[in-house]
Amino acid sequence: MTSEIVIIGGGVIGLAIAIELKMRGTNVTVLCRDFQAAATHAAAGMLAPDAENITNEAMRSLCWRSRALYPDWTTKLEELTGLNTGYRACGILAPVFEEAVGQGSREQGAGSRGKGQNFSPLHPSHCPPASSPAYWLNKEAIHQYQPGLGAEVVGGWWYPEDAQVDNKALAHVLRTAAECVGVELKDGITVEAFLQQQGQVVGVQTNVGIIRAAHYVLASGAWSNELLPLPVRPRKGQMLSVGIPEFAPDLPLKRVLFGQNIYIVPRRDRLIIGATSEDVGFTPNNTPDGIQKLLQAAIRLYPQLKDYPIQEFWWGFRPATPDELPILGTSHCQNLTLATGHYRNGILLTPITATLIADLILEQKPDPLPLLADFHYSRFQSQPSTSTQMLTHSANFSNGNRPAISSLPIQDSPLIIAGKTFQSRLMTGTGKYRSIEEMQQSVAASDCQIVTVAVRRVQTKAPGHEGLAEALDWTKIWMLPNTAGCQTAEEAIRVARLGREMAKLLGQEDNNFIKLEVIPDLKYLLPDPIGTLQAAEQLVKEGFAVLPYINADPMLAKRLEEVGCATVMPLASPIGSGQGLKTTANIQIIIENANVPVVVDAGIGSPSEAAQAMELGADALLINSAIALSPNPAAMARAMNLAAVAGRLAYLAGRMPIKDYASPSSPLTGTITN
Ligand SMILES: Cc1cc2nc3c(=O)[nH]c(=O)nc-3n(C[C@H](O)[C@H](O)[C@H](O)COP(=O)(O)OP(=O)(O)OC[C@H]3O[C@@H](n4cnc5c(N)ncnc54)[C@H](O)[C@@H]3O)c2cc1C
Ligand SMILES: CC(=O)[C@@H](O)[C@H](O)COP(=O)(O)O
Repeated sequence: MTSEIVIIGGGVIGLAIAIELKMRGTNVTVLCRDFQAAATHAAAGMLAPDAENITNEAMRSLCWRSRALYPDWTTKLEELTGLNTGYRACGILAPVFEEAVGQGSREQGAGSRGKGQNFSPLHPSHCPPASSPAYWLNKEAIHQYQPGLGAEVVGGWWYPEDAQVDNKALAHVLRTAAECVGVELKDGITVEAFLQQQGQVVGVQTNVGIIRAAHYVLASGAWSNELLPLPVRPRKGQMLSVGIPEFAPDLPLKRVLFGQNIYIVPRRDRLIIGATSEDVGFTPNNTPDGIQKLLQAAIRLYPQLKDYPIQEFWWGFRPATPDELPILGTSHCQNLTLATGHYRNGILLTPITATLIADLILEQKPDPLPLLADFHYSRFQSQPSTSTQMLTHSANFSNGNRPAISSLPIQDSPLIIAGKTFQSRLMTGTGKYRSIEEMQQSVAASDCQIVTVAVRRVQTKAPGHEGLAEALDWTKIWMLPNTAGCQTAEEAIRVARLGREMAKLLGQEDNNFIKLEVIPDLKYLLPDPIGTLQAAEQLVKEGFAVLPYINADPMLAKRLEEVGCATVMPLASPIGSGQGLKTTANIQIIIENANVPVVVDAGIGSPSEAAQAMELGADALLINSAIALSPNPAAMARAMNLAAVAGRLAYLAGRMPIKDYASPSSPLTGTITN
């Protein structure tokens, strides 16, 4: 199947972008694992930039813009589908149980802070921005304005411009609208990996095969980290609803109540009560503790609901980022756009996200205001990356009279593995060093950004692996846990899971990389191709970026790529043998056919062999023994670094043709004769 644009994820964000793109004349397909299993359905539907007290200026501005789009946007969707979204400009009331110092005496009754007025924040937790109106209501005013509030409420803020939408209804309307305008919706499709080649996504690997498009949008919410190493993590929220009984006055609650760690959202016939905020991964289910806390807080805020019939419990996973801002805009691949990480405000941010992302993709009108700049994924990268840059990493010849590489007329793109960008093309290991200090010096001298670590040896504190975790600065070096010592697929899968935890423990929360080694043969250390393929398949399903160590077998390399591996790592010769490149012909075939980076791993014994592998067109090298076993490991590490850069440069520059006969270097014509 080929579509112009494929969107991964069918929550509000994916669907709204799809409709926007389709309405502007593009063919769009939405691939979704499960339309129902989405934060979209679990949310409360508050459109609450003011009540949420958003402090980041760019985010506040984005939220206001989106809130302002809501009336027209929902009207258009409703006209298109004949369905109701439940959008209500009902305002949000934020009662408080304790008055901040000075608040009561300064604020008498309801009073506007007015646009642009300089207001000192008396109650910082609810201090809204200057350009969205907010009113302080004292005790008398708030109880009059909203009868039925708990007796302990001493006042509160009224945010008239905040609103709500029935998020479940909105999801239904969006799906219907998408169908009406001709978006192709595919439920039950799990995208397992992006297939990347030279800075482009060339397809997505799914449970039903490879699907290709000209452009891709990642909108897979809390699950985004399964596909790219983005720091998006699930933040669980539990919710419940109570019915509004017949004896209660019609819609007793006219506006959303937004308390501390609790909110109550009135719908036509029920009250939505939410929400917990739990860092428990994708742990499912409601818990007695969660529900009890919600009910207690809700009853304190609005006591009469204690007699309302409980209707439903549910939970969902907010897509949270470390700074709680979304990830929007371009990615490391030219044809992949990111729209994820909307955390607590994805329903609110849906219309503006759809508009800006469609502008970005179709009009290549990047963000004139700019609205997207603050939400670019690169804010999480320690080293800024660009899609194309000079080959400047490491080898710096500028000390002598030689030119710096950056001044050469040659362009290179960085090494990208599973969406993560690296400037260095040399990976090293940690084994076989005579001391931890030698290892540290060598890693530093190699200037590598990826270091592989044998999970089992760290776990068992094998010689040379004690204190390893502390020996390297994991804020600068990307850990590549490996499954060395595993003889079967099952063992490797188990150790890979431990490896992921190990990386997390060392602060690499979003590290899902695993170097897969399944090696039953202890004499030649040759990997088991079948076990490797089986383990790779499973690990890819579990969201790992799998880097499999293999014999240089082109067919196996292809199969591993097809199941979604992030690289292939063919051996040059047996691990630790230092025999150099013995598999050149097969590595050449692998390189020719690969759509993922090819990392030549194992057996390289000298810098000339490292350079030779890079000259073939390998994307990177993994070298351990040749460095660790050199009498001067740090110097050898540096030499390997230079060799990797030299080989890469030579590959990019292009080799001269080989000729059968000599050809004089000095021209024969125009020579001086006596
Ligand atoms: C309890 C709770 C309350 C909330 N309340 C509010 C609120 O009041 N106001 C507000 O603005 N926001 C609220 N939110 C946040 C809001 O729900 C989210 O920010 C928003 O739904 C994110 O939308 P999304 O489309 O990015 O992700 P989702 O809605 O989670 O959709 C992602 C979709 O991608 C699919 N998917 C994932 N991985 C893959 C894959 N590999 N292949 C194919 N498909 C895949 C999933 O199956 C899912 O259908 C709340 C969230 C929760 C959990
Ligand atoms: C450390 C590691 O992962 C090795 O198994 C890897 O294959 C490197 O091989 P050499 O030690 O031969 O460089």
